[in-house]
Amino acid sequence: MTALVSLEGIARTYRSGATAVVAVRPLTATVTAGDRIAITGPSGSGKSTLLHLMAGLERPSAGGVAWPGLRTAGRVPGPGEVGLVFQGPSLLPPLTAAENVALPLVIAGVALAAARARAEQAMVEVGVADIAGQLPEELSGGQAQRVAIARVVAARPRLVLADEPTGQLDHATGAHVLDVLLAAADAIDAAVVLTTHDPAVADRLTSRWTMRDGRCHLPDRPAEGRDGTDQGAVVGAGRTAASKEDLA
Ligand SMILES: Nc1ncnc2c1ncn2[C@@H]1O[C@H](COP(=O)(O)OP(=O)(O)OP(=O)(O)O)[C@@H](O)[C@H]1O
Repeated sequence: MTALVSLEGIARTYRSGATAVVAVRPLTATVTAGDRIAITGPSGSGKSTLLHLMAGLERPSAGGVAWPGLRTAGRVPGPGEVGLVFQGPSLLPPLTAAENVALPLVIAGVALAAARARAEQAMVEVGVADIAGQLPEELSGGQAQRVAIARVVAARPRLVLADEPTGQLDHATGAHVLDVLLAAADAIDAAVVLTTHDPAVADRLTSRWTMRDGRCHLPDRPAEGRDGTDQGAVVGAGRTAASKEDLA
């Protein structure tokens, strides 16, 4: 199966003068269609950096990242190919929820009327149509995250990357937002990779990558995929799925 993201020996070191922080140590791995991956690990272990490398938001200091299964294959993917959900507020304050959902489509060249229609449909699908006219400051944290998910859904990406999407929400609200995110990904047939500290969140995904001091341990993949095709082994790491203790 074609990889949506292919990481070939990628590493990321931040340098400031004589100081170097190794955020991600060399990693070779793939994300393929249908994947539901939780990247877990302690604070500072490199989760966000790895997600940013997958999104093309950061360049690796070594190795290469490619998106062979996406239309943009060699280039950094846009919102129609990779959807991003962040931990904190990501909606533009002067725009209504619906305008926030439509904006990336307009920027991508979709005509205004069509962008509005797609935004409206996405908000219905995600269950936030009733707050379409509200400003971000009028929304709860959970509502704002659901609008951010609608913004992703409207673009219909093949891959959703979410950085601690429930990190600022209470447990019940976070669980609901995760339900919405996973259902939305199912509906648009997108793979999901998210970072989380929360074992309950990680348990909801089918695969767990565990980070410690920049090193990412991958679970062993079965040779046969869900649809019977050979997904190939993931090269470059570790051991089978981590235990909850690894999340401490
Ligand atoms: N822009 C940057 N400049 C310098 N150092 C950075 C930068 N971004 C991250 N780091 C460092 O890289 C390491 C990994 O950071 P990263 O944010 O990826 O970890 P994390 O596991 O996502 O942490 P958290 O769970 O707290 O968000 C940390 O030591 C961090 O201080």
